[in-house]
Amino acid sequence: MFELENVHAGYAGATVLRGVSLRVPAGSVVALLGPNGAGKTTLLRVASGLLRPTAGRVLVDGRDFTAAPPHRLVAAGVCHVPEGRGVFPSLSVRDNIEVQARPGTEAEAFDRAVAAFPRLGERMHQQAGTLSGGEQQMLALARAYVQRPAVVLLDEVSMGLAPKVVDEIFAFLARLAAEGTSLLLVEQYVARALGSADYVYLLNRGELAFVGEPTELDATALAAQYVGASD
Ligand SMILES: Nc1ncnc2c1ncn2[C@@H]1O[C@H](COP(=O)(O)OP(=O)(O)OP(=O)(O)O)[C@@H](O)[C@H]1O
Repeated sequence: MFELENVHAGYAGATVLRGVSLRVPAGSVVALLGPNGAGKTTLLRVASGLLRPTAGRVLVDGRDFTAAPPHRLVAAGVCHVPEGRGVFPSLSVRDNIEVQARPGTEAEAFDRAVAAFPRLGERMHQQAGTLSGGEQQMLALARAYVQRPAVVLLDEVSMGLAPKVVDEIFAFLARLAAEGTSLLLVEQYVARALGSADYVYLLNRGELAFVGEPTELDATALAAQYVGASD
């Protein structure tokens, strides 16, 4: 179980998150939705140890990681796939994957990544920065996947991608969830997120406006939270 408990966080005096509690039970998919500027990325940054909360706690299986640096959260099985993808643009596809692997398991990691996304196997010597947007996103996901994470934090993985590529990525996420990996999914495509999620958290102006199962979420109430959001 991954948990945020009554988290307050922000930047240089500007409070963004105000008392947010969130739980990602083992093996579940949680969608985090909300309009632009609601604080979704900020929440993922707290969850991954990139931003220390001013109050509240970050817990992994009941252990306190509030003050832990990102690598300790990674070691505890929490992987962050940031918005903008987080690949090393000047490294090859193969090197991008292999640097994520535990020493001695590089070849196995590469095989695992290629099994997940065969297209990466065809491009193993290509510099990551020259991949298409969709391929870079696949690489970013593969880099998390090879670490055999318990929880993956995903920030708008479908951003700017063609619908077919988004389908491929969501099919991969469904397989990942079926294998027992928990997902915390920040997603602009509300219907897709709701279709994959066991639980939904709706964030508005740094506070939770709804917590429940997707079927409990009233479409009208949801639309009222979003201004100009599309699906
Ligand atoms: N590094 C930063 N310094 C100062 N303010 C920031 C910083 N990053 C984000 N903010 C502000 O914090 C608020 C929440 O931003 P955040 O990126 O968490 O929202 P979001 O819900 O992910 O939005 P979007 O859907 O547009 O990506 C915004 O008002 C934003 O301008």
